[in-house]
Amino acid sequence: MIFEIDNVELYFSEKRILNGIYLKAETGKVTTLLGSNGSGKSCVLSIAFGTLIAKYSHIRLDSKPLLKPLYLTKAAAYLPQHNFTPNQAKVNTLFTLFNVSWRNFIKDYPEFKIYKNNTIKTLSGGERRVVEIYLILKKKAKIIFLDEPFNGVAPLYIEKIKALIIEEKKHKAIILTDHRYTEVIEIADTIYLIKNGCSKLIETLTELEDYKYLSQGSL
Ligand SMILES: Nc1ncnc2c1ncn2[C@@H]1O[C@H](COP(=O)(O)OP(=O)(O)OP(=O)(O)O)[C@@H](O)[C@H]1O
Repeated sequence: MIFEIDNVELYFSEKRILNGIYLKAETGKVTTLLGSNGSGKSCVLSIAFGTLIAKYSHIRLDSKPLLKPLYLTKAAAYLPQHNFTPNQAKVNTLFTLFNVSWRNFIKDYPEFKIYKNNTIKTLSGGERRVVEIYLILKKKAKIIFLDEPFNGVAPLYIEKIKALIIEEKKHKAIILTDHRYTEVIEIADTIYLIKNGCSKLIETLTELEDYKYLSQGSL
């Protein structure tokens, strides 16, 4: 599947946030969005998923215009920046609801076995994030949006999540944004930088310094 979004114009009150976005993601690839705080990365993901309505936006799936919000098609899953699981939901119930195998999860994350009958709010912030990322990545959806998946997650889990992303991209298009740029760069097949409301396709990493997303010599 090929997902494309372009002609995005987004305003909040009179303030123009986005005005020249083009982004293409496809099955087998991890497409990443970098940009400074407030540059509009989360807004792009929300517009793409259909939960934020822009003044203009144009989405195509396999070159065909999408005429309804993507989330209604069930083709996509979305990990927001903040917790999306209800506090009182039991961990094993969430796996049932998402149609994701608990057994496979605890094979890879055996330390979570003790939480099976706990409510999700009793896990630490990072543990809860790991469960949420896993549920979204494993969901039967063709397009996966991940907004800051590495935030608050310990290094060993970041490694596991990166491995899971690489595994899942074989049959999914994955679009992610995160400030951990070294992790992002490592798994990215395509990098876009959002600057001044526009997306720029990054072809050589030093452009990240040239566009002043990173300071000179960071790479
Ligand atoms: N509901 C809203 N009302 C008004 N302004 C908003 C709203 N949501 C976002 N914005 C503004 O839009 C801009 C882009 O926000 P967005 O959250 O997309 O940035 P971001 O690149 O994801 O930032 P960060 O890396 O800090 O998470 C910011 O200036 C923000 O203040």
